[in-house]
Amino acid sequence: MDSKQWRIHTVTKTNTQAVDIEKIQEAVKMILEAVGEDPSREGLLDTPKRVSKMYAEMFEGLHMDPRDYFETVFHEGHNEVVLVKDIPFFSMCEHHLVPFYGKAHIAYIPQDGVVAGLSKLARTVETVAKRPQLQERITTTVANTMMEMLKPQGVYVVIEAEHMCMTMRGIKKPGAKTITTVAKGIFENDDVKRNEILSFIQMP
Ligand SMILES: Nc1nc2c(ncn2[C@@H]2O[C@H](COP(=O)(O)OP(=O)(O)OP(=O)(O)O)[C@@H](O)[C@H]2O)c(=O)[nH]1
Ligand SMILES: [Zn+2]
Repeated sequence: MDSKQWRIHTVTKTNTQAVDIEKIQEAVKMILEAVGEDPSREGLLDTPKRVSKMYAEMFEGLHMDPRDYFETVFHEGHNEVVLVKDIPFFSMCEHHLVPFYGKAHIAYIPQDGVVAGLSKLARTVETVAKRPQLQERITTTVANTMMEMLKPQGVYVVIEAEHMCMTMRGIKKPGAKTITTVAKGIFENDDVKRNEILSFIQMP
Protein backbone atom coordinates (compact mmCIF):
# COMPACT_ATOMS: atom_id res chain seq x y z
CA MET A 1 0.00 0.00 0.00
CA ASP A 2 1.41 3.36 -1.07
CA SER A 3 1.89 5.34 2.13
CA LYS A 4 0.36 8.38 0.43
CA GLN A 5 -2.89 6.48 0.21
CA TRP A 6 -3.17 6.53 3.96
CA ARG A 7 -4.05 9.56 5.97
CA ILE A 8 -3.56 9.53 9.68
CA HIS A 9 -6.84 10.06 11.46
CA THR A 10 -6.29 11.13 15.04
CA VAL A 11 -8.86 9.49 17.24
CA THR A 12 -7.46 10.05 20.70
CA LYS A 13 -4.51 11.87 22.14
CA THR A 14 -2.49 8.68 22.30
CA ASN A 15 -3.98 6.39 19.69
CA THR A 16 -3.70 7.11 15.98
CA GLN A 17 -4.96 4.81 13.28
CA ALA A 18 -5.00 4.91 9.53
CA VAL A 19 -8.24 5.26 7.63
CA ASP A 20 -8.00 4.78 3.87
CA ILE A 21 -9.72 8.00 2.85
CA GLU A 22 -8.92 7.56 -0.85
CA LYS A 23 -10.42 4.07 -0.92
CA ILE A 24 -13.67 5.31 0.64
CA GLN A 25 -13.81 8.09 -1.95
CA GLU A 26 -13.36 5.63 -4.83
CA ALA A 27 -16.07 3.41 -3.38
CA VAL A 28 -18.53 6.29 -2.99
CA LYS A 29 -17.88 7.38 -6.57
CA MET A 30 -18.54 3.81 -7.75
CA ILE A 31 -21.80 3.64 -5.80
CA LEU A 32 -22.96 6.93 -7.32
CA GLU A 33 -22.16 5.62 -10.79
CA ALA A 34 -23.81 2.29 -10.04
CA VAL A 35 -27.11 3.87 -8.99
CA GLY A 36 -27.17 5.86 -12.21
CA GLU A 37 -25.80 9.19 -11.02
CA ASP A 38 -23.10 11.31 -12.61
CA PRO A 39 -20.37 11.81 -9.98
CA SER A 40 -18.82 14.52 -12.14
CA ARG A 41 -21.81 16.85 -11.94
CA GLU A 42 -21.15 19.92 -9.85
CA GLY A 43 -23.29 19.04 -6.85
CA LEU A 44 -21.62 15.65 -6.41
CA LEU A 45 -18.00 16.64 -7.04
CA ASP A 46 -17.07 16.88 -3.36
CA THR A 47 -19.48 14.20 -2.15
CA PRO A 48 -16.95 11.31 -2.08
CA LYS A 49 -14.59 13.48 -0.04
CA ARG A 50 -17.35 14.49 2.39
CA VAL A 51 -18.56 10.92 2.79
CA SER A 52 -15.02 9.66 3.42
CA LYS A 53 -14.56 12.20 6.22
CA MET A 54 -17.97 11.29 7.60
CA TYR A 55 -17.20 7.55 7.63
CA ALA A 56 -13.83 8.16 9.29
CA GLU A 57 -15.72 9.99 12.04
CA MET A 58 -18.65 7.59 12.31
CA PHE A 59 -16.41 4.51 12.51
CA GLU A 60 -13.62 5.95 14.64
CA GLY A 61 -14.56 3.59 17.46
CA LEU A 62 -12.93 0.78 15.43
CA HIS A 63 -9.58 2.26 16.40
CA MET A 64 -10.30 2.96 20.04
CA ASP A 65 -10.42 0.75 23.12
CA PRO A 66 -13.10 1.68 25.66
CA ARG A 67 -11.11 -0.10 28.36
CA ASP A 68 -8.73 2.87 28.31
CA TYR A 69 -11.43 5.00 29.98
CA PHE A 70 -11.22 2.98 33.19
CA GLU A 71 -7.53 3.50 33.84
CA THR A 72 -8.49 6.23 36.32
CA VAL A 73 -10.89 5.17 39.06
CA PHE A 74 -11.84 6.65 42.42
CA HIS A 75 -11.93 4.94 45.79
CA GLU A 76 -15.03 6.53 47.25
CA GLY A 77 -16.42 3.85 49.53
CA HIS A 78 -19.71 3.99 47.62
CA ASN A 79 -21.19 0.51 47.29
CA GLU A 80 -24.71 1.36 46.15
CA VAL A 81 -26.25 1.85 42.73
CA VAL A 82 -24.71 4.28 40.25
CA LEU A 83 -26.92 4.87 37.22
CA VAL A 84 -26.15 7.10 34.23
CA LYS A 85 -29.30 7.19 32.16
CA ASP A 86 -30.47 8.74 28.87
CA ILE A 87 -27.07 8.66 27.20
CA PRO A 88 -27.87 9.48 23.58
CA PHE A 89 -26.00 7.57 20.89
CA PHE A 90 -25.89 7.12 17.12
CA SER A 91 -24.59 3.96 15.52
CA MET A 92 -24.55 2.27 12.13
CA CYS A 93 -26.36 -1.01 11.54
CA GLU A 94 -23.78 -3.44 10.19
CA HIS A 95 -26.33 -5.13 7.93
CA HIS A 96 -27.45 -2.07 5.97
CA LEU A 97 -25.00 0.68 6.94
CA VAL A 98 -27.81 3.00 7.92
CA PRO A 99 -28.12 4.60 11.35
CA PHE A 100 -29.79 3.34 14.44
CA TYR A 101 -29.99 5.68 17.39
CA GLY A 102 -31.45 6.00 20.82
CA LYS A 103 -30.51 6.06 24.47
CA ALA A 104 -28.31 3.91 26.66
CA HIS A 105 -28.72 3.49 30.42
CA ILE A 106 -25.86 2.02 32.46
CA ALA A 107 -26.19 0.99 36.09
CA TYR A 108 -23.57 -0.64 38.24
CA ILE A 109 -22.96 -1.46 41.89
CA PRO A 110 -19.32 -0.84 42.86
CA GLN A 111 -17.12 -3.37 44.59
CA ASP A 112 -14.98 -2.15 47.52
CA GLY A 113 -16.15 1.39 46.83
CA VAL A 114 -14.36 1.68 43.47
CA VAL A 115 -16.20 4.03 41.09
CA ALA A 116 -15.45 5.35 37.59
CA GLY A 117 -15.77 8.91 36.36
CA LEU A 118 -19.38 9.32 35.17
CA SER A 119 -18.33 10.62 31.75
CA LYS A 120 -16.41 7.39 31.15
CA LEU A 121 -19.69 5.47 30.96
CA ALA A 122 -20.92 7.81 28.22
CA ARG A 123 -17.51 7.63 26.48
CA THR A 124 -17.75 3.84 26.47
CA VAL A 125 -21.14 3.97 24.74
CA GLU A 126 -19.87 6.53 22.23
CA THR A 127 -16.79 4.50 21.29
CA VAL A 128 -18.57 1.17 21.00
CA ALA A 129 -21.41 2.74 18.98
CA LYS A 130 -19.01 4.25 16.45
CA ARG A 131 -18.42 0.94 14.72
CA PRO A 132 -20.53 -1.13 12.31
CA GLN A 133 -22.81 -2.57 14.96
CA LEU A 134 -25.74 -4.59 16.21
CA GLN A 135 -27.67 -3.24 19.16
CA GLU A 136 -27.15 -6.48 21.09
CA ARG A 137 -23.38 -6.24 20.63
CA ILE A 138 -23.23 -2.65 21.88
CA THR A 139 -25.16 -3.70 24.98
CA THR A 140 -22.93 -6.71 25.66
CA THR A 141 -19.66 -4.88 24.94
CA VAL A 142 -20.52 -2.02 27.30
CA ALA A 143 -21.44 -4.48 30.07
CA ASN A 144 -18.33 -6.64 29.53
CA THR A 145 -16.01 -3.61 29.47
CA MET A 146 -17.39 -2.36 32.78
CA MET A 147 -17.16 -5.81 34.39
CA GLU A 148 -13.59 -6.35 33.19
CA MET A 149 -12.18 -2.97 34.09
CA LEU A 150 -14.13 -1.84 37.16
CA LYS A 151 -14.84 -5.29 38.63
CA PRO A 152 -18.11 -4.09 40.17
CA GLN A 153 -20.61 -6.30 42.01
CA GLY A 154 -22.78 -6.06 38.91
CA VAL A 155 -23.67 -4.13 35.78
CA TYR A 156 -27.06 -3.64 34.13
CA VAL A 157 -27.14 -2.07 30.67
CA VAL A 158 -30.40 -1.12 28.94
CA ILE A 159 -30.43 0.28 25.41
CA GLU A 160 -33.46 1.53 23.49
CA ALA A 161 -33.14 2.44 19.82
CA GLU A 162 -34.90 3.02 16.54
CA HIS A 163 -33.35 1.37 13.50
CA MET A 164 -33.55 3.32 10.26
CA CYS A 165 -33.30 0.05 8.35
CA MET A 166 -36.77 -0.74 9.74
CA THR A 167 -38.03 2.83 9.29
CA MET A 168 -37.02 4.08 5.85
CA ARG A 169 -36.78 0.79 3.95
CA GLY A 170 -37.83 -2.85 4.15
CA ILE A 171 -40.68 -3.32 6.62
CA LYS A 172 -41.02 0.50 7.07
CA LYS A 173 -42.25 0.71 10.66
CA PRO A 174 -41.27 4.15 11.96
CA GLY A 175 -41.50 4.43 15.72
CA ALA A 176 -40.78 0.75 16.42
CA LYS A 177 -38.32 0.63 19.32
CA THR A 178 -35.90 -2.16 20.13
CA ILE A 179 -34.89 -2.64 23.76
CA THR A 180 -31.88 -4.76 24.69
CA THR A 181 -30.61 -5.50 28.18
CA VAL A 182 -27.59 -7.22 29.65
CA ALA A 183 -27.37 -8.04 33.36
CA LYS A 184 -24.06 -9.15 34.85
CA GLY A 185 -22.96 -10.13 38.33
CA ILE A 186 -25.38 -9.32 41.14
CA PHE A 187 -28.04 -8.15 38.65
CA GLU A 188 -28.25 -11.55 36.94
CA ASN A 189 -30.36 -13.14 39.65
CA ASP A 190 -31.79 -10.11 41.42
CA ASP A 191 -35.01 -8.98 39.77
CA VAL A 192 -35.71 -6.53 42.63
CA LYS A 193 -32.50 -4.63 41.82
CA ARG A 194 -33.19 -4.78 38.08
CA ASN A 195 -36.71 -3.44 38.64
CA GLU A 196 -35.34 -0.66 40.82
CA ILE A 197 -33.08 0.42 37.93
CA LEU A 198 -35.93 0.15 35.43
CA SER A 199 -38.10 2.39 37.61
CA PHE A 200 -35.29 5.00 37.80
CA ILE A 201 -34.94 4.84 34.00
CA GLN A 202 -38.65 5.48 33.56
CA MET A 203 -38.61 8.52 35.87
CA PRO A 204 -38.96 11.78 33.94
N1 LIG B 1 -30.63 -8.58 15.88
C1 LIG B 1 -30.44 -7.44 15.21
N2 LIG B 1 -30.90 -7.35 13.95
C2 LIG B 1 -30.72 -6.19 13.31
C3 LIG B 1 -30.10 -5.09 13.88
N3 LIG B 1 -30.09 -4.09 12.97
C4 LIG B 1 -30.71 -4.57 11.89
N4 LIG B 1 -31.10 -5.85 12.08
C5 LIG B 1 -31.82 -6.79 11.24
O1 LIG B 1 -30.94 -7.49 10.41
C6 LIG B 1 -31.74 -8.27 9.54
C7 LIG B 1 -31.04 -8.55 8.22
O2 LIG B 1 -31.87 -9.45 7.57
P1 LIG B 1 -31.66 -9.95 6.07
O3 LIG B 1 -32.82 -10.82 5.72
O4 LIG B 1 -30.28 -10.54 5.93
O5 LIG B 1 -31.67 -8.59 5.24
P2 LIG B 1 -32.89 -7.84 4.52
O6 LIG B 1 -33.41 -8.66 3.40
O7 LIG B 1 -32.41 -6.47 4.16
O8 LIG B 1 -33.97 -7.78 5.70
P3 LIG B 1 -35.27 -6.85 5.88
O9 LIG B 1 -34.86 -5.70 6.76
O10 LIG B 1 -36.27 -7.74 6.57
O11 LIG B 1 -35.71 -6.38 4.53
C8 LIG B 1 -33.05 -7.50 9.42
O12 LIG B 1 -34.06 -8.29 9.99
C9 LIG B 1 -32.82 -6.24 10.27
O13 LIG B 1 -33.99 -5.77 10.92
C10 LIG B 1 -29.61 -5.21 15.20
O14 LIG B 1 -29.01 -4.31 15.79
N5 LIG B 1 -29.81 -6.41 15.83
ZN1 LIG C 1 -30.12 -2.62 9.35
